[in-house]
This record gives sequence, structure tokens and C-alpha cells, in this order.
Amino acid sequence: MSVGRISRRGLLGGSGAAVAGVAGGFALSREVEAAGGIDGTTTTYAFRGAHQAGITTPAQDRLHFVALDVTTESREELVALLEEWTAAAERMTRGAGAGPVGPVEGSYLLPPDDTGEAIGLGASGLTLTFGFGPGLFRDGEGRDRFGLADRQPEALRDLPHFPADVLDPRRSYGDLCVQACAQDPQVAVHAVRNLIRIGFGRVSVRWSQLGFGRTSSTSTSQDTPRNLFGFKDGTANVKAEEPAALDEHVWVAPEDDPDASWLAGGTYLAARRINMTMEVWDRQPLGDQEAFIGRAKGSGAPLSGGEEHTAPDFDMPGSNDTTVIAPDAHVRVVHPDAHGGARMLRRGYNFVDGTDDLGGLDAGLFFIAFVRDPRTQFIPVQNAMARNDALMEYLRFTGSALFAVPAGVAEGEHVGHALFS
Ligand SMILES: C=CC1=C(C)c2cc3[nH]c(cc4nc(cc5[nH]c(cc1n2)c(C)c5CCC(=O)O)C(CCC(=O)O)=C4C)c(C)c3C=C
Ligand SMILES: [Fe+2]
Repeated sequence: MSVGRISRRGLLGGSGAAVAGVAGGFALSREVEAAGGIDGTTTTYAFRGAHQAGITTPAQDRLHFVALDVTTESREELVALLEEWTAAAERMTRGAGAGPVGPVEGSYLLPPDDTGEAIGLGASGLTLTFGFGPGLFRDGEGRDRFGLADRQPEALRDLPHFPADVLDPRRSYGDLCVQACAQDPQVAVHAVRNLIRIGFGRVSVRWSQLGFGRTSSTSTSQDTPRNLFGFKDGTANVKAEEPAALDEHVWVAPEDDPDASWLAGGTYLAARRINMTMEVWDRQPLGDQEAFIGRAKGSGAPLSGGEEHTAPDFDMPGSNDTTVIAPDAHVRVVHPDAHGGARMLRRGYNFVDGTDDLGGLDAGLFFIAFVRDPRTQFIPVQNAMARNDALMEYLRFTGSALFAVPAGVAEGEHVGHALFS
């Protein structure tokens, strides 16, 4: 074992269960491996498993998301890249370096196989989740780039243009994506940077997004965080402790799309970069802010009463011939009751990317949702929101992308193995 790997893994010393879990691979559940505590620097989540980590694993505090375009024309080079990424991801998620040598252990005559900024940092709960965009299957002219066209899932098409979209193409789309989440931002950035470095000559970065302050809880073990409007976000999310709901709303089943059975056990990732005009929002009275959301700002309880996790009563009469929860309140417009029971697993992050030309904050919510079928679970909800939601006055959608996220990686396989075999 190289010194570099010892120096990163040395911090795992207090977390015997975490290290044992990695060694055991499939044998131990991710929960056991997370025994170091979901917020600790020593926490590890196994890279290999039935599903990719970074979906139902407890949402970490930090995000580095990158979308890439494939620049090679060679299927063999693409597969080789996925193999190299798999090896690097497995190492980095257990707190080791990106390459087998280490950041400072190799030859002085060669570039290091790890960039070094994570020396001394623990795994910090790093998860790396890989996705495939529509462009991997067919390019802009419909050309079958890598012999994959007949395996493109029916649901994997560029998201439609929604009312009020002001998309920046430099923040949208992509052939591949990597969602890196960790408790330490430097660990997430290090992982993405090293995957990009490994991909040199085969992929180029299309866009990337940093995020902080997870805007969803994905486990009942987590408190509900707040978004930049100051509201609790993630209360009614699909949670890891709901296996039946995950099967119904998140994981693709083999029969969903017979031509794309390689995606069974996977899911779809819808990403939307949403600018929030905070300066305008901040001038709205508290009562109006709560009416726009349909929940109390402090407790997160629905305006119809109860506590945070009480189900909203959308029929409860209010004053002025209307209901307590207004017809255009966000939680009513996007609620499963209005969409045939459709739910989604939200895993978004706040972002602040400096200031815009007018001196306002370039800030908002980098919305991420995992769904079994975007055509029935994401697109109708986003359309309803764009048309009817009181929040829309304070939002601008500036980025958009959809990816198919393959199932987890088994021992001896690489990311997306089933797609290429
Ligand atoms: C298309 C899907 C959604 C987008 C885009 C979206 C943006 C968005 N949401 C908030 C704030 C809150 N959303 C809440 C709940 C909620 N939101 C969606 C979907 C989208 N939101 C769903 C499906 C739900 C759950 C509805 C339910 O089942 O009750 C909440 C309430 C708390 C919670 O349950 O999470 C808040 C607050 C913002 C600010 C925003 C865009 C910037
Ligand atoms: Fe929402």
C-alpha cells in the first residue's frame, strides 16, 4: 500500500466498521459501512452495490456535479474510460488516492496519478454517481456514435422546453454526468477533478455546479434542511426507509423498457439549475412567503395545521371563499395527489455563484430528482409548476439536463457494464 493511501486512510483508524465494510464489498450493507456516522470525515459508502450510492444514501452537505461530452469516437476508448473511472471511484470513495501510486509517491519524471489536495482528508462520505445522457446514444444529427442507439431508453430524451425556461446551453445537457457528494467540499472537488484528469483526450467538461447545504433529506435519520428561501425542504421526500416507494417511484424495473433492460435497477436523474431572485423574495411579507409555499416557515408544517410531517389538508376552507392552502401554493401544485400519485426522490443543493450583472446574488437551488420514469413523474410536475405555481415569480430556470443512471456496479464490472455487454 502506498504512503499516499495510508495517509488518507490513516484517518479511518477510528472507524473499524467502515474499513471492514469496504473490505467486505457486497457482504455488508451501506448502513454498516456508514457506522462512522453520517456526518463524519471517516464515513465511507461502498462504491459497489445493487444500486449506485448517492441516491438513497443520506444526502451529504456538499456537491460537485459535472456534465461532460464524449470527444472520442471510439467505443473501446469509452469503455476503457469507464473501467478507469470505476477503479478510481472505488479507491476515492474509500478514502484512498485516485490512482494506485499516490500523489507524492511516484516518479519525479511523471505527473502524479492523484492531484494531492485530498492528502490527509478522510473519505468524508464521498459518493460518486454516474449517469448517461441522450447524446451518448445518438448525436445531434441522430448518428449512432457508439453502437448504442437501439439501447437508448425511450424516456431518455432531452427534457422539453418548459414555460419560463431561460436555459443557458453552457449549463445544460451532456453525454455523461458525475454527481460527487461529500461532507467536505474539497473531497468532492478532488474526486471530480481527478475523474476529469483521467478522462483527458476522451471527454471534455461541458458544465459543472458546486452546491452546499443539501436541500433534501433522503433518510429519516436526517433533519430537514432549509433552502435559500429559508423554508424546510425535503419534508415529504421519498426516503431510504421506504423500500416499496423506492421500487414504485425510483428504481427502473426490467419490464419498464424491454429495449433498455440494461437500466433495470437504475433510475433517471433530472437536474435543473434554478435561480432564485432572493432580493425580491426577501421583500415579501412572511404571510405571503408562507402562502406561496403552503407551509409555515418556522416549523415546516402545512398551513392546514399540525406539525412538519402532518399531511396537508388541501380542502380545509380558509377565508375569502378559498382554501387555507392556496390553489397556487407550491406544495399543492406539485403534490402527488395532483399527479396520479407520482413522487420523486429529491436530492438538490443550494448554490451561490457570485453576483450577477445587476449586483444581485447569482444564487438558487440546483434541483436534482431521481425518478423511475421522467415522462410521468418529472415532466408533468415541472409543467404544472411552470404554469400554476406562485413560486414561479421568484424563479428562473437557467440549466437543465436528464441522465439515465445505471444500476450499481458489481464486483469485476465497470460503471454501465450491462449497457456495453
Ligand atoms: C419539478 C419538480 C420540483 C421543482 C423544480 C421544485 C422546485 C422548488 N421547490 C422549492 C421548495 C419546496 N418544495 C417542496 C416540496 C416539493 N417540491 C417538489 C417538486 C419540485 N420542487 C415536490 C414533489 C415536493 C413534495 C410535495 C409533497 O409531496 O408534499 C417544499 C415543502 C417541503 C417538502 O416537502 O420538501 C418546499 C419548501 C423551491 C424553493 C424550489 C425552486 C427553487
Ligand atoms: Fe419543491
